[in-house]
Amino acid sequence: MKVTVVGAGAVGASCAEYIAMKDFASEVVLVDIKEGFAEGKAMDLMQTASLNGFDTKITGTTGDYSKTAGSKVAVITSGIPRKPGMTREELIGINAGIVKEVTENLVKHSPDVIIIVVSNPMDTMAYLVHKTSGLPKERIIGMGGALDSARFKYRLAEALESPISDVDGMVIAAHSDTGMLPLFSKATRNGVPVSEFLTDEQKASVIEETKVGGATLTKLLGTSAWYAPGAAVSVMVQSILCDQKKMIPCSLMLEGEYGQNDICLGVPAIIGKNGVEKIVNITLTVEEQLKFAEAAQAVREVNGDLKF
Ligand SMILES: NC(=O)c1ccc[n+]([C@@H]2O[C@H](COP(=O)([O-])OP(=O)(O)OC[C@H]3O[C@@H](n4cnc5c(N)ncnc54)[C@H](O)[C@@H]3O)[C@@H](O)[C@H]2O)c1
Ligand SMILES: O=C(O)C[C@H](O)C(=O)O
Repeated sequence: MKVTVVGAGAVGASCAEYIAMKDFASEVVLVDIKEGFAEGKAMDLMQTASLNGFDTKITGTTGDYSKTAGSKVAVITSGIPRKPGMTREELIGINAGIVKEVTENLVKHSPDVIIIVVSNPMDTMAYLVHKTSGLPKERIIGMGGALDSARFKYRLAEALESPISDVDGMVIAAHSDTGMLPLFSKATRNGVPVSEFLTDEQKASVIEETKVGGATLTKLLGTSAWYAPGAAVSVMVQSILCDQKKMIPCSLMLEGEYGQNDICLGVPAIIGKNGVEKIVNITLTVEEQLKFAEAAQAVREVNGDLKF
């Protein structure tokens, strides 16, 4: 099955690389607006195929969407990343126009496509795709929670001094520095609540480090991260193409779930061959419910800046 990745920059190339390395897609088409860039990235990646042992065909195109026709999944990574000191929300002015135009092109050539939105501010960009694409809501999925949960597990393992494979945990709500909600109450080490091992001070530090995970990397790198974002996307694409039905926190259009309407926000969902197979309703503590509602309010304000 064919996967299109729009934006052959840091995140797009990383997505293509992880998808190819896992060898579950027949073809990955990279699209970029910069002349020759996607073609070059595709060629470079293809020259790793014999070294890394994959058969996925990677091709690149400068804006020719006819090459993306018949994609089962399309990943939108096109747009500008933030620089140190910026918030993701500040990217809306440039990225909204790019995401809208790219979505129109994708849907024109692949009307049955499932879109994964990565460009920031992601929850608002996912909302924009819902409002402008005409696709059913099950086929528009924002990527944030998969990445934020991986960062949460990294920070938990660090505090627990445990291998990451011992740890489980999930982050829901907004993909923003303030609106992320790491579900500490549900995080475990081999099934045992992590609260049994960590002090309140460690808990506060794990939560804060998780929430600013993207900003921390942006400060270190001078631009935002790409390896973990690419890996997170590849997990979502694999769950769709292989119909794995994994439960992954994703930014989805809510219609009453978690007390919210007409907003895209991170919630756990079963991801399979139809895209969103089911939104999973989990019990939140009163404090978590309040934080979820606060995050929704903040995202709603950013959505208010969109012009359709
Ligand atoms: N949701 C997440 O968890 C997450 C994680 C990482 C990055 N991001 C976001 O992903 C986006 C990309 O980040 P990056 O580091 O790859 O940036 P980048 O600058 O390395 O790559 C972006 C690419 O998009 C291309 N592009 C711009 N306009 C285009 C258009 N109209 N059509 C096709 N291609 C176009 C650019 O030429 C560039 O190659 C940013 O908005 C960033 O904030 C989101
Ligand atoms: O932090 C960013 O701006 C990019 C991305 O959303 C991330 O979390 O890595």
